[in-house]
Amino acid sequence: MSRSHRRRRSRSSKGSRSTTDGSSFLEDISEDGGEGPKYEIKTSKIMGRYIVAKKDIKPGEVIISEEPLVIGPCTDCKVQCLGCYKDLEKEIRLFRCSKCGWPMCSKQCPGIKKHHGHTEIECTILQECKSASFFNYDDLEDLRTHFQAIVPLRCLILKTTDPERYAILMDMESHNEIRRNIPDLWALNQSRVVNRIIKHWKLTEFSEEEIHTICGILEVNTFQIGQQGINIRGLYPTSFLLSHNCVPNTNHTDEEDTYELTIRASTKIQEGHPITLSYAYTLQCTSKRREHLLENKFFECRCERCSDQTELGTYCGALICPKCDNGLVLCDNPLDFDSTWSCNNTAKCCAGYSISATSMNLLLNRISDEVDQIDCNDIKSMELFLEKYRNVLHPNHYLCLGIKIYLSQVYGRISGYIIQELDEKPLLRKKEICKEILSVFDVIEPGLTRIRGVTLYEIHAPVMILLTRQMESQPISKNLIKATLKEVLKYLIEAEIILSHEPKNSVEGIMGKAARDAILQIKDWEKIVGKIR
Ligand SMILES: C[S@@+](CC[C@H](N)C(=O)[O-])C[C@H]1O[C@@H](n2cnc3c(N)ncnc32)[C@H](O)[C@@H]1O
Repeated sequence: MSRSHRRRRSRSSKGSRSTTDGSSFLEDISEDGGEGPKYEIKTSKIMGRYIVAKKDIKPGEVIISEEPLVIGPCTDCKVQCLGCYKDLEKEIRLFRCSKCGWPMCSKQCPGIKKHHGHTEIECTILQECKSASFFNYDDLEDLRTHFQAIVPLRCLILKTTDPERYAILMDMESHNEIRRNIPDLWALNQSRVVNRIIKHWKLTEFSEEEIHTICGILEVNTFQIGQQGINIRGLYPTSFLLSHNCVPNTNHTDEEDTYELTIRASTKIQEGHPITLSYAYTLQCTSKRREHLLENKFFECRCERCSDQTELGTYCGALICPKCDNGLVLCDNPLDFDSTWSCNNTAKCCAGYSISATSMNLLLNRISDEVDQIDCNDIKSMELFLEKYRNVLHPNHYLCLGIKIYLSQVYGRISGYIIQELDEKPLLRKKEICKEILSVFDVIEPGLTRIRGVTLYEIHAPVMILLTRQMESQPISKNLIKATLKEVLKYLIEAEIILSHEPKNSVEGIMGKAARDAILQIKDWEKIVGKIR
């Protein structure tokens, strides 16, 4: 299953677009012309520093490409190699670094003594403080918590090894004043990071305040990165300045070996406009995104999408009114976490129908638990879910949307549903679902975004198969063939452009290559039907 719908970062394939035969179908996207930054830094009372476009930026243009200041295990990390970050929890025998004793993948780990891996100085510090003596290999949960202090330690190491980078890092927002007043959060950092570094490892040259500040900086500013099953976090010297928007105008990828982060425009960004990304999962409803932002990034989002009851006409959070035929239950004031939800039907039959924020949350959590129980390879269960909630959730409701994204990808791909073996009905269903979700992405994930690229690739297959079946069963006009091929080509070209920026070996990168091959095959059809474009 592709993870494309998740907010994640992937490796850039900058410059990977081929110019070999057949690529005449592919339009060019200009990249950094080397004229210096395309952005400038501004400051606002509400957002602090943020960046705006210095001139008009085209979709697909690279805005920032940079190496990390520091990378390493996430706060919810598993036991992983300190050099290459491979998950080690399924290893039967753990290899350990001969010097510091921390788990590693092997003696040959490519990350040993590497800048973004297990450096010599880190190894010496971890050895000298006998940090491995605190491991309890019988308690996996406890073992994981040791890894949570690694990135803070790496930040602290920079203080002596690279004061310039340390200064950049310490200049980032930590939201200490807010975080200090969240007792559970502060206490967790105190026990898992501060006490570990100062009390257990006895690295007393660092103050508690300094370490708490670093914890905050990491919470507020890190990017979740990693390829091929690796899940880590990284701090970047400029990209952290991008402000949040629930309809972002950029997307980003990260390089597999260097962890270089590339920020690209997904839509046109006009001169003077903020360059934004989403710190939350865009395919969730307003209340869930805002809750996430408040709890994890410590601000209340008031963007255009959050302020609009209808979520820009997508109705991603709307329920179907249980009391009337054509009403939708919408949040009365989406910027108020405690707001009631009411039917938008002004007809008398529904006047006064409303439910509280608490009831709405309980309902969403209950249905969400149900979604979590569904196997994302089980087409029948997913279709049953959509049928069960047809009269409860708007078809674009984020819980339906999640299911539809899975369906758009598994129809045609899993045993019993292989694309060539599908009847007309499931083929049409795959096409219909792709169209439905694309119309939502047009609004909330617009432009050259990964999920659009994947879905455009997915939709081409049923359209193409339906066409060839039709041609085999009955005579069909050249014009109809041409029109259908043109439609398929349109999907594939956009999919290829988007997915060519993805890591070559990722699911999306491989899909991008398949889109390119399919474009070339369609070119062959021109011999039969004449020029398509
Ligand atoms: C990654 S930092 C961005 C850089 C930060 N503004 C600075 O000056 O260092 C994230 C923080 O910026 C602020 N921020 C970003 N986008 C925002 C938005 N749309 N509304 C309000 N605050 C925002 C919040 O304080 C958030 O915790």
